[in-house]
Amino acid sequence: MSQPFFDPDTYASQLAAKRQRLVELLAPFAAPAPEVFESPHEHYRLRSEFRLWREDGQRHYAMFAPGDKHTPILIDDFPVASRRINQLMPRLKAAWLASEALGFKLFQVEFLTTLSGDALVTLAYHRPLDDAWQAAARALAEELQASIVGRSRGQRLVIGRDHVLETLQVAGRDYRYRQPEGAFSQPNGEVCQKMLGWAFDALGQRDDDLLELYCGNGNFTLPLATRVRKVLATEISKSSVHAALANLDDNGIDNVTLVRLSAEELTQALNEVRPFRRLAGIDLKGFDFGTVFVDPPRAGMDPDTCELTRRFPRILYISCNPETLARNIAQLHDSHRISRCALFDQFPYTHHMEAGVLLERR
Ligand SMILES: C[S@@+](CC[C@H](N)C(=O)[O-])C[C@H]1O[C@@H](n2cnc3c(N)ncnc32)[C@H](O)[C@@H]1O
Repeated sequence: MSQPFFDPDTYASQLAAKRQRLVELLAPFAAPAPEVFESPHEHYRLRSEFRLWREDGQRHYAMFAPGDKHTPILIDDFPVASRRINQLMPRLKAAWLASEALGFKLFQVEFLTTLSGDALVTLAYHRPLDDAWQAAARALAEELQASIVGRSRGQRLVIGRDHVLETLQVAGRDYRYRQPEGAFSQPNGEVCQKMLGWAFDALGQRDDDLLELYCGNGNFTLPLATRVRKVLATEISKSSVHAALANLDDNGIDNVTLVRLSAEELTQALNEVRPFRRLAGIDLKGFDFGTVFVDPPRAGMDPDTCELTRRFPRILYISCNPETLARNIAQLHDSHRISRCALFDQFPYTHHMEAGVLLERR
């Protein structure tokens, strides 16, 4: 079955093309040559989402090419996804084919797995979930050794945990993470580990403080906190903030103040435009920020947040969209120069790329 997403023979050339594209995008800013971090060539995606598509009287896993919602690509196995996802796929399909309670009006399936072998399956339905579903889902969770989340309009039932457990190693230390269902987590675990190592190294050992925006579940926060005196970390998503607080606690990291604030709100708070109840009891003036670390969504930093980062001597920036990265660097270029730059092949065989830059005040 043809899958447009995957061709290991092209791995080296697709990576070389991305490197070239990044070099060209950053050339106006006199960037140094990028450090390049490869992905495993297959089984690198820790999460996958499939629609179900009926054909020959059966429902199959299906995906769609971007921009075409009408021509499904039916999937039997999915070599870009983790081995655990590939093991779960046929067993889950057998279960929904065999069980009316599980299969009735099921229209979407998501898998979330970890390098450490944990798994969570989200089943989405066009009908309310009842006791029969719960009993069948409990048996299935036991059989698959995975958590199951059932979703329907206004309903979310959790069998097992509502998150997966991951362990990532940075500079010889293991960090344990919970990654909640439905919230952001890095899709390529091996490359994520390389990004953490690069950011840890680029930050260096500091005797001042770190400001972090877009901290998610604390993915970078945990290792970076061990490099500085203290951290102020912010994030917009409630479930990510809850996970990050638990992750800090689980790893015994106690020098981080975490606040649920959007980047825009934090900018207003630091510029003293307006007070925030969520910042009550936090002495913003007590921080001596030497570095700001940002890992924004694809849209990059808005102009005001970007302007805020300018006031710090060092800006460590991880980006999943080189176009918005270049736009933000263009704004900062007169005050900061790029001293390090990296390409992380988080999304092999796609045009997406992840990059890192360290900007230092001129
Ligand atoms: C690319 S993810 C990075 C998360 C984290 N650094 C990691 O490695 O998992 C971007 C994060 O920004 C958060 N986010 C999106 N828009 C935001 C905003 N306007 N202000 C603050 N955080 C935002 C998302 O919830 C998400 O957790």
